[in-house]
Amino acid sequence: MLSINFQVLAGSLLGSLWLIRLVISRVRRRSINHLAGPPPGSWLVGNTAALISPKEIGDADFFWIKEYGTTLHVKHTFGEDSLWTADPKAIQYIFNTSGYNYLKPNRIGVEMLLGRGLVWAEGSQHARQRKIMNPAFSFTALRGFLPLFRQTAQRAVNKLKDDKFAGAENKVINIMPWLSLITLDAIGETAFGYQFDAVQKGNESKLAAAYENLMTDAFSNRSDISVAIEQIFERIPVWLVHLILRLPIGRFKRLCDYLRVAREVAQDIVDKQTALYMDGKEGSKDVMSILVRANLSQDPKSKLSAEEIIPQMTTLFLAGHDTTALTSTWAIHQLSRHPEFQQRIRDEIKATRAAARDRGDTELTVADLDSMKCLLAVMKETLRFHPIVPLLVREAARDDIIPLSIPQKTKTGEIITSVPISKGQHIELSLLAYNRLPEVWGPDADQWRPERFLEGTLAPETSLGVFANLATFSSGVRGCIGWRFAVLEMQAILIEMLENFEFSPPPGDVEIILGPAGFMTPMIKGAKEPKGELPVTMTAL
Ligand code: HEM
Repeated sequence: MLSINFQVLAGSLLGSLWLIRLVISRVRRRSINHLAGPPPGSWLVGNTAALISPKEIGDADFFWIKEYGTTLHVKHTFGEDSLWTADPKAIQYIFNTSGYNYLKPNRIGVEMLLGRGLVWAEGSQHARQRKIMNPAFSFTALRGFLPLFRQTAQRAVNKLKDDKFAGAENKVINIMPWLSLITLDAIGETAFGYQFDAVQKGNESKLAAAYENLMTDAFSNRSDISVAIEQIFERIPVWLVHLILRLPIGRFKRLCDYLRVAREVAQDIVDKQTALYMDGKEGSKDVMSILVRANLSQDPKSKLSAEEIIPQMTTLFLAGHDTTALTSTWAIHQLSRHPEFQQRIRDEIKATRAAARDRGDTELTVADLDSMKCLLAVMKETLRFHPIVPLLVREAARDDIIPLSIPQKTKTGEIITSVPISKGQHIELSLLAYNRLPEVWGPDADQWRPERFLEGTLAPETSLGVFANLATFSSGVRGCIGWRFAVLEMQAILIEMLENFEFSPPPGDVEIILGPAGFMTPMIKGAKEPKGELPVTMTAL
């Protein structure tokens, strides 16, 4: 009884302290109320639900840009003011110029999904982890992965032909799970030296089975209460959150069960790799082996601890697997609706293969892949149009003034070119809206048109992003460490797919929407159950 009373007392005290802190911080804050923005929505979730769980990703972003501008005042949960922006200079300032001055406020969500790895770490801890991980993502390291990407994609092509076509000329196939199996095998071997054998055996492995439909189960159809609860987690002590997460509640349980399996598999891989290393057989070129070796040569003070290694693996598994599969799925979706680009890429592959043969090479090199301008333009345009992480959130670690490249009209009609903010200001950066800005990409920014990357007319004033000035991989100290890995893998996959199949839309009136399932996921409009899928008609060539 005493302990229950103590818990109630402690809970009320913590709640009151949190409320007092919230009120004080809001009273002190520089106001952003002068900025235009949508009506505030409910006190509980404000405009957050429109961004986190819309019917279709982009519903809110595209409407807000048209109605109010590129830098707005929106409402976060519990009436909190939030700065929403798609402005190039603002994004560049926050990601590139400001180092670690803009922190990630949603770390509990990241921890639930990925563990305390690189995506989760902050400040000096992040810088240390990133420094150790960088060599594993160097160009030299990645070049060695190309044959593996190619072989994995080839295995999938052969399996598709054997199992699905069985003599038929064409078939309607949901290509999304196939691309996911390819990237699962690829991340297994390249990142961990581990064979999931997913293309051959499907989702039989423990990890693949635990991951199946995770994102849809955990992130589709979220209620306002679920969105609000996640925000409460950010404001209460971490030990309490961990206690709550152990409760067998649907979404939490799904995430916790998955992460438990991912940790077990990661530990198993580390044990096997360590045993190999102890036997003097540590020549493996996978990311984790490179990381372990890099770690061994570090000053003991800056090394990754044993507890830090496992979360890097659970992070790489998730960050490096479905991200690439989904982007490749979107590329095939767009190509199925643009047959002229399929043909141009096939011609390009043929010419590049002929040139490689002439010089005596049997396979294409990384330089060959990069010389294929049409393929690259299709990939860039797909990454622009379908940033699978459409929104990133940050919190200012100090008072600051955020510069804007697109001047904004305030509610009183004043034109401003910067926004003063206070420490603690919540900020939402719409990568999706930036990627569709006519000011950056031209008047037809809302259309999928790869020519824009071939015409040589794009000259954005503000340089942003690690690849083609896109916001898709984020940028700066927290930019995607795996962007080159992803680009190379997608090049290899798309080449194999396009050489072997022609893609066209499925029969009937199937409309694909930008589905909200954690990542931007293709879904069929009007489907009874929201699930990621991309049916396409495939003709064997
Ligand atoms: C098309 C594919 C991909 C996209 C669109 C993508 C996108 C992103 C984005 C937007 C971030 C920033 C996240 C944040 O700030 O919270 C990020 C970070 C990260 N990505 Fe990727 N990613 C892709 C592929 C990959 C691959 C293939 C790997 C690894 C093999 C990877 C590993 C990571 C890691 C470890 C981070 C954290 C970096 C840090 O905080 O230092 N990603 N990615």
